[in-house]
Amino acid sequence: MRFILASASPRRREILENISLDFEIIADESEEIMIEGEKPYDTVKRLAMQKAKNIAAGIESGENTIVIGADTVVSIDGKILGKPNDEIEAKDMLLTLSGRINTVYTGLAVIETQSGKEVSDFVSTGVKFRNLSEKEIENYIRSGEPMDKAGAYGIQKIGGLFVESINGDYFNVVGLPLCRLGEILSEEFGINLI
Ligand SMILES: Cc1cn([C@H]2C[C@H](O)[C@@H](COP(=O)(O)OP(=O)(O)OP(=O)(O)O)O2)c(=O)[nH]c1=O
Repeated sequence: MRFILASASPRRREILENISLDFEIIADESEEIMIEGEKPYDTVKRLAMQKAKNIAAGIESGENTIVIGADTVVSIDGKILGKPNDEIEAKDMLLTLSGRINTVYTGLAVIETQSGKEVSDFVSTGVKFRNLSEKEIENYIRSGEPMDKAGAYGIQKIGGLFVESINGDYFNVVGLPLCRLGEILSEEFGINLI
C-alpha cells in the first residue's frame, strides 16, 4: 500500500514520521476558501477533503494508494481563526485567546484510490491559555512563530509557554489527530498501523 500525505505542513509530516509510516508528501496548492456562517467542523472536513481529492485525482491507477488530507482551524466566540494575514491580525488573535479556552478543530480526509472510497471526520480539542501580557504577545510575534499557524500559535514550540491545559488529543492541536486517523484506517479501510 502506498501512502500520500496531501499537506505541506512540516508538523503533520513529523507526526507521521514519528510512527515510522512509509509515506510520500504531495502538497495541494489550491486556495482555501472560507464560507461565511459555516460551522468550524464542516469547514475543516471540507478543506481536508478538498486537499485529499485534488491529490488523489492526479494519482495514476496502478498501486492502490491511501491519500490523507487534513485542515486545522481555531475557534473562539463562534468565530473561526485561520492563519493570520499579518502581524496586526496575529496580535488581535492572541489578545482574543489570552486567559480563555479556544477550540482547535482538525478535519481529516482519507481516500483510497482503487475503490474510490472517501471518509472524512473531525476532532476537536479545548486549549486553555493563561493571561498574556502585551509584551509577551509582541515578543511572540517577533519570533515569527505565529504567522503560518491557525489561531496565530503553535502549542509544540514557544506557544506552549502560554497553554495552561488542554482537553483532548494533543496531536489534533498540532494538526493531525493521530488516534482518529489510526481508527479510520483500521475500521474503514482494514489497514492497521500497529
Ligand atoms: C493551533 C495550532 C496550529 N498549528 C498549525 C497546523 C497547521 O499546519 C496550521 C494550520 O494550517 P492548515 O491550512 O491546516 O495547514 P497548512 O497550510 O500548514 O498545510 P496544508 O494546507 O498543506 O495541509 O497551523 C500548529 O502547528 N500548532 C498549533 O498549536
